[in-house]
Amino acid sequence: MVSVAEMRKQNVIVPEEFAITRVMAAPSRPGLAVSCKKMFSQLDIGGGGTGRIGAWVDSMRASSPTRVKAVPALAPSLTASRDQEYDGWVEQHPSALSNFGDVVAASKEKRVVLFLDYDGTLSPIVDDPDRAFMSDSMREAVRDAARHFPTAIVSGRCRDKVFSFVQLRELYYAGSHGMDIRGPVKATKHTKAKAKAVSFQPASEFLPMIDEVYKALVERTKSIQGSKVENNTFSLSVHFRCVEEKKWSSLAEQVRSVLKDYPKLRLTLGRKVLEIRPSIKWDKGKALEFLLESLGFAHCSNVFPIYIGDDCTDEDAFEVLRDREQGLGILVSRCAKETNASYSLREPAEVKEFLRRLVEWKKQTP
Ligand SMILES: O=P(O)(O)OC[C@H]1O[C@H](O[C@H]2O[C@H](CO)[C@@H](O)[C@H](O)[C@H]2O)[C@H](O)[C@@H](O)[C@@H]1O
Repeated sequence: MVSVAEMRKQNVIVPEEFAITRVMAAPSRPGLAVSCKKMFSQLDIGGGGTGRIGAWVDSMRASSPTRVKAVPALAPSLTASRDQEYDGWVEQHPSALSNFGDVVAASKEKRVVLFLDYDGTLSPIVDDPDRAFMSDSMREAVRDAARHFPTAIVSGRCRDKVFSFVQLRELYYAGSHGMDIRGPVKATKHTKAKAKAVSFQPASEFLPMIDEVYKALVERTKSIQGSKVENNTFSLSVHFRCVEEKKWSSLAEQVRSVLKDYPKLRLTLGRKVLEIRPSIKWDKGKALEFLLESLGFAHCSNVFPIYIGDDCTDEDAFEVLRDREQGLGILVSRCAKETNASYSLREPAEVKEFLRRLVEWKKQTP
């Protein structure tokens, strides 16, 4: 098999996820893919020096290899090996579409509740985070789903921003990785009258700190072309998707120089993004539990939560479902990944199809 380093040398496009697979395979589980385990996705802020920055850049590279120009002659072997690996992985994490009958059989006579991540799940990943729009057809699919099932969007984004993309008032929203939760503005027959009153912000004391760090990061990174700091209210994202790889260590150094003075913040890696958030015990998994409780399903055995997401931060929610032995997690991925999810879908288009089928099934099974 041609190595990623070899492909880079030869100017082959290294599909983002395939390249991660190769880099992460050794320290993770031999033969298996991208890992979202904390040892890889969480970066150590303490101390300093070139060693630490080198480790950060290694992690950034491992989770986000740079694409380079394609040499078609090499692409077939790359595709074949990736397909082989994916096929093996799908046996462990079956497609929720191909196995739709199993999914609905598992939920029989239970109340389905939907939890949907945004970026990479409802909208495709794009270079500019401000232009990650959701298609009208996806919006329609989510709207239809919400007519039949209580539905929540759970995102790393600021709640207002993700709402501006989704534009559906009948949903629950959990922004800033679950640290900013609000019930639907528009009631549906599936949301209780008191849903409007649902509101929870477990990290509000961190607001001034996050704002201060946002300003410092904008100032310190402004000379690094392509970088972008996004203020997600209770968390921050430092994007490096459009930063040249040779500048990643400068970016990492600037971020570290700001964060070293803020021991109450933690830093994790997402899809070509450094995510900064308060070190509190709250994540998308806790948000899922909070929302289930708000919906009146805290100790119910007849509820069937379905969580669909694509990123490391969604693993916390998959883990909660796995530990509760309730419902199911669906990972959106085109490649093999180490995950707590039990099912998979390849891309947002399949998520849309899954939601449509769920609605059709519900209409036929009152
Ligand atoms: O929890 P999510 O809804 O998946 O949000 C996670 C982060 O998503 C966004 O960044 C990612 O998508 C961008 C648009 O496609 C892409 O340019 C970027 O490289 C990705 O990391 C968002 O901008 C972040 O703030 C979220 O934390």
